[in-house]
Amino acid sequence: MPRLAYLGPEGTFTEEALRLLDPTAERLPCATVSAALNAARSGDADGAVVPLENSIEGAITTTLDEFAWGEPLLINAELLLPVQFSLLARPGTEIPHIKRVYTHPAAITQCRAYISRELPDAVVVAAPSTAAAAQEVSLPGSPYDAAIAARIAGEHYGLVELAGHIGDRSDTVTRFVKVSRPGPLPEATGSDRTTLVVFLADDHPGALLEMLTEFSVRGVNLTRIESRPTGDGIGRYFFHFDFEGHVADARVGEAIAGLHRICGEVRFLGSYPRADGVAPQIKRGTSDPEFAEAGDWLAKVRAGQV
Ligand SMILES: O=C(O)C(=O)Cc1ccccc1
Repeated sequence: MPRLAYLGPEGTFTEEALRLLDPTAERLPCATVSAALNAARSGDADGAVVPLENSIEGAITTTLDEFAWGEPLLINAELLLPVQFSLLARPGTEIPHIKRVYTHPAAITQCRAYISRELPDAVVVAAPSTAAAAQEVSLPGSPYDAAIAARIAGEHYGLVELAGHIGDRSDTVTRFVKVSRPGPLPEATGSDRTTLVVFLADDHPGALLEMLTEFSVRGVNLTRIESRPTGDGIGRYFFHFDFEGHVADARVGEAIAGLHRICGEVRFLGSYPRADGVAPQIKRGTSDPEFAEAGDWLAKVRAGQV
């Protein structure tokens, strides 16, 4: 039974994602995304489950930066989780009396309209996770009047639900990934995604276009691209890419080998089955048999046989 670290405590959305990704895993709650990833790196856990992006606010930058700068980890699974937020408080609390609200920053951005409409005078404070907020609010002397978290977190920490479904949109989805220390990759399924971090060798006109060309000419469809600051000054960025396909696919392998040739550093973050099961549309000339046939043809040309 694998032991998986996650952003805890009990009752986070990440825990829900972990249970869906691996119902039999032993769960190790951690206070932060970084602590969960460090548990996987050190061997305290066999892997970790962390949020990567959501459909409203985009990337969870702590996760992206950990993947880029921390000891290498490989993504081996992803999950898309619809999330619903509730306003939770100690029994007896009434909404007009709520002055301080505690929750995770991702919940703040996803419940903006509700907060400004129903809690216009409340101060909203960032918590390490939604469940950490619920746990804190449950303490009798807590400086916070309410938490925004999953309904189940309220049940777990003895809070009452003052309002449910308070997200600005009812169809918000968060994408979670499961990572482990580098090792054998999941096999290609025909519906896979690959994630990379790329650092430029040097800044020059067309550097981004050159990277994109490596994908474009091999018919590889991107599903996410982010630029993140390197920390070396304004205007210095590195890039995250998600794209369709598995590194075992010829077009994907050729594209990332091309990036390796022209960029400063390419960090491979994994090839893993897509949560939505969508298969890529393969452009003419970019299938594995077509790459193999072209390789055979080139070998004959080099051998003077054509
Ligand atoms: O704090 C949590 O419960 C998390 O798992 C992070 C998070 C917060 C808000 C939406 C999705 C994930």
